[in-house]
Amino acid sequence: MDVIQTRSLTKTYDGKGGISDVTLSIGEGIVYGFLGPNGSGKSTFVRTLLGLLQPTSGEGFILGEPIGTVKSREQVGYLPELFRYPDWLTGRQLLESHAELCRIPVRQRTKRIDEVIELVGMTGRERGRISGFSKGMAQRIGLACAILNDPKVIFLDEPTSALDPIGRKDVRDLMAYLRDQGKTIFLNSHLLHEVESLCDEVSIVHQGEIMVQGPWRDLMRADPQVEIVLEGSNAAPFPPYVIQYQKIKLEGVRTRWLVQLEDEKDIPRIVHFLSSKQIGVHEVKPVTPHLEDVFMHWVNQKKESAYVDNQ
Ligand SMILES: Nc1ncnc2c1ncn2[C@@H]1O[C@H](COP(=O)(O)OP(=O)(O)OP(=O)(O)O)[C@@H](O)[C@H]1O
Repeated sequence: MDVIQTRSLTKTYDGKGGISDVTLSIGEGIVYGFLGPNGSGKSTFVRTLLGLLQPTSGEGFILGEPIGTVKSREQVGYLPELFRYPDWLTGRQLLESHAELCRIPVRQRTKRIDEVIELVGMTGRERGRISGFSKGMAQRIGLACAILNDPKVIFLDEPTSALDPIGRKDVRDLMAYLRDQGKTIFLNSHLLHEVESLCDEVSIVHQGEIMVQGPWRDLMRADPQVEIVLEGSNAAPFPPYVIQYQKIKLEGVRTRWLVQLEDEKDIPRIVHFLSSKQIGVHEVKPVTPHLEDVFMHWVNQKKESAYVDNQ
């Protein structure tokens, strides 16, 4: 069964902003990245899935239960982007109050609280007051609250944005651990480079619309690029199936080029073509694109199609 499923789910604010027409299916035990710049509709989507906002149209299900119902909410954990906990409580007291809200049986509470405190790396610091916590410590306690009821689905809205590099790595490790436990993690982020190593599947959102979605490995294959080192400093006679090329630098009697192809299959073809023109090929190195590149690729495609539509 899909863990999260939506059909044309839309939430706008008086017809503006928000997110429109999202159809997706998310399976078990993966990290799903919902990625896009600020204001692209990520938080609106998560809040709609959690039943905190009423959909404008469309429908959604969490583990088969319609969104907004108690049954669907019982199965989720949520770390909001901007959260404020009562800062006179200690970290431990906050977790105790959450345990009560989640109706964790009294006999199991201490053990479960100890477990999550350890998981988020707060052991020994949980008796301090939240008012004295750094942003990173507050984020860790927030994460502990989100996973306290051992949810099957965990929504994390920009979980690493307040953290230093060590904290970010800890959160990434925690997400990997939770995924290994079979949890599904729905992760909102605008920090593309932060999450690309972690996400199994992604949706890339821009201005309230999904531009592209799918397994991260498949999206990376869009417009493969290669670096090619060729003999000579003159403009190379690249074949017509090269979409773009650009001189990166002169390396003695050779030149390093960045070449964009339509298809990975064109890599051997281009080497063969250059050799047939008597041009020495000294190095061919596929360039692994980053999520940032994939994101820009789809944003540009969308801008181009909007331009054509407006003509
Ligand atoms: N309560 C609201 N009333 C009116 N418009 C809103 C409201 N909340 C969000 N919006 C608008 O909806 C759009 C999407 O906002 P949203 O906060 O969902 O984006 P986001 O991708 O989560 O952004 P960020 O990364 O900054 O949190 C924005 O244009 C925003 O101005």
